Amino acid sequence: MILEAHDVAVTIDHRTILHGESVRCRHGEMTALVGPSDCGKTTLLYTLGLLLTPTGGQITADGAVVSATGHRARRKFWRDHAAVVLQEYGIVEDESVAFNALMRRGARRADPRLTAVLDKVGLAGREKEPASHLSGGEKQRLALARALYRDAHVLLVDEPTASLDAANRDLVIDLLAAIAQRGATVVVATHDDDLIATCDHRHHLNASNATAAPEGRP
Ligand SMILES: Nc1ncnc2c1ncn2[C@@H]1O[C@H](COP(=O)(O)OP(=O)(O)OP(=O)(O)O)[C@@H](O)[C@H]1O
Repeated sequence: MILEAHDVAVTIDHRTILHGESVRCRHGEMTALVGPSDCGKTTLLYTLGLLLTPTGGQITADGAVVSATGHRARRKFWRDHAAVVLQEYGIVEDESVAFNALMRRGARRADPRLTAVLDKVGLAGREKEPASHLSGGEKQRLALARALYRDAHVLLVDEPTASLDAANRDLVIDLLAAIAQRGATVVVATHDDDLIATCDHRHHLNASNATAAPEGRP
């Protein structure tokens, strides 16, 4: 899927967070949203993920406008494309590793796909463990296991390598690259130079977003 922002603006509480952002995120590629703190990387990621409605411009998926659709159409979009937006990993702490990977209970005793996916992210054999027992790096990998299991067409990730050690960072970067190579549209908001270097495409946000004056003021 080609997910695009066309001249997108976002204003929240009379404050302009984004103005005139356009980016094309292609399938089979990993796109980095890059720029200084507060320039709106997360805001653009959430807008691409239809979690925020742009106040100007539009979001299209394979050329069709998706940002102007209602709640039901958005849910259908996410279901059809198995898209995943990872916000703070989205881990349900009280539930097991298997639940978090599948996002449902009642996994069959032997699910070879789940086993293979957990093996890929270094969590093999830990299906029954509560997610609360995992470290930050393991939770991040578990969140990616969910995307791998769902065979997500679209994966939007905020700061996927923040606060990880070098080994975990490399693993997460390799996983994201592998998901993109498999044909998914992967978008990351990041400050990580190594991750940025791995991306196929870099979108630099308007630095002026970081200091944009409140709407209506000079
Ligand atoms: N829901 C909201 N309500 C009010 N202000 C918001 C909201 N979401 C974001 N902002 C503001 O928008 C600006 C951009 O935030 P955003 O998190 O998108 O930046 P960022 O580039 O991802 O920053 P960082 O690199 O530090 O994570 C910030 O000043 C933030 O306070």
